[in-house]
Amino acid sequence: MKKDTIIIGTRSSKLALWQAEYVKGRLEEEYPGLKAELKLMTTKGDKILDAPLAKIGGKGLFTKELEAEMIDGGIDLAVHSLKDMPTEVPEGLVISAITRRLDPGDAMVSLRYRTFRELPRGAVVGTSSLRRRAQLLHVRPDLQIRDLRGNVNTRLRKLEEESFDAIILAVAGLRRLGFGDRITQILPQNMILPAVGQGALAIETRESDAELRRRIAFLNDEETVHCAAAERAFLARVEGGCQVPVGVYAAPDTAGSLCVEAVIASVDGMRLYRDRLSGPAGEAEHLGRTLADRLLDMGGLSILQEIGLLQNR
Ligand SMILES: NCc1[nH]cc(CCC(=O)O)c1CC(=O)O
Repeated sequence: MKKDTIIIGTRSSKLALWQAEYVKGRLEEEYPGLKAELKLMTTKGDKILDAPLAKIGGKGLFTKELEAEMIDGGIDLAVHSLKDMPTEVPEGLVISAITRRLDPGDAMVSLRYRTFRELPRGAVVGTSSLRRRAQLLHVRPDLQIRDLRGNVNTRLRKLEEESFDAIILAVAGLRRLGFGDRITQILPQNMILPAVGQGALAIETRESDAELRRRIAFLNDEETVHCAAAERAFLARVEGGCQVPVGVYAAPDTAGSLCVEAVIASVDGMRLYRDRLSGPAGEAEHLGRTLADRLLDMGGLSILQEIGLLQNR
């Protein structure tokens, strides 16, 4: 029996709403007669706005409440930024589709300077992400990195109000919200690697909902699915979430091959281990795991252990 109304759970930030509306639009276009309704929800990550994410800790800050509601039957699917999803999905739920990723990278937005290189000594740069902090400090230890929480709109407002010299945000979020013209510079990948899954959307459903899973399969982008598999396998191995400074980016290189690049860094950027690995796309997860092991061996493991000790104090 086919249900003709699908309830989509989403957070209520402008970016989350854009993403949920996007999925709703594609579903209704694909299945005329089908209706999708949005159910707006609040997660722990939306409520705690004064503390840096890395200090709140815990996994699934932006996903847990939606997942509980889906298990209860209050929503049929949830739309998430893939990068907000922990590597382990709760029992009974599954990522049923991953959409095409267009913009994996990070951008600098500044009202005063035209490029990252142009930032003067001691410039104040806003980001709450340890991954961004560590990689930027590695190349520019003189920078003062200050916390910058809140959704994309809030962060752009704070750029002006709190006189940051520059702030760093995901390109994808800025473009989706129509702020592409605010981007001062897309930061080069050889300087900063993105978060796992950055730029892709994940659509989560109940594992048992075979009919719905079949219906949304068309949203999958095969290339992005492979890249995400490699990146998430990497993350699962280093067990980090957004609490530790790790970055990883997989992309197709030559025919049939996938190139995975990753980094593990200390929070102050002093130590940074980065490497890359290529292989068949069909072995995406193996590539991600192998690269993780290599970086852990190079010195990444001791960094993660130190951070773990600090967090448990
Ligand atoms: N951390 C919040 C978050 N989660 C997903 C995105 C951007 C969109 C995406 O990566 O798909 C953002 C904003 C940002 O990091 O600037």
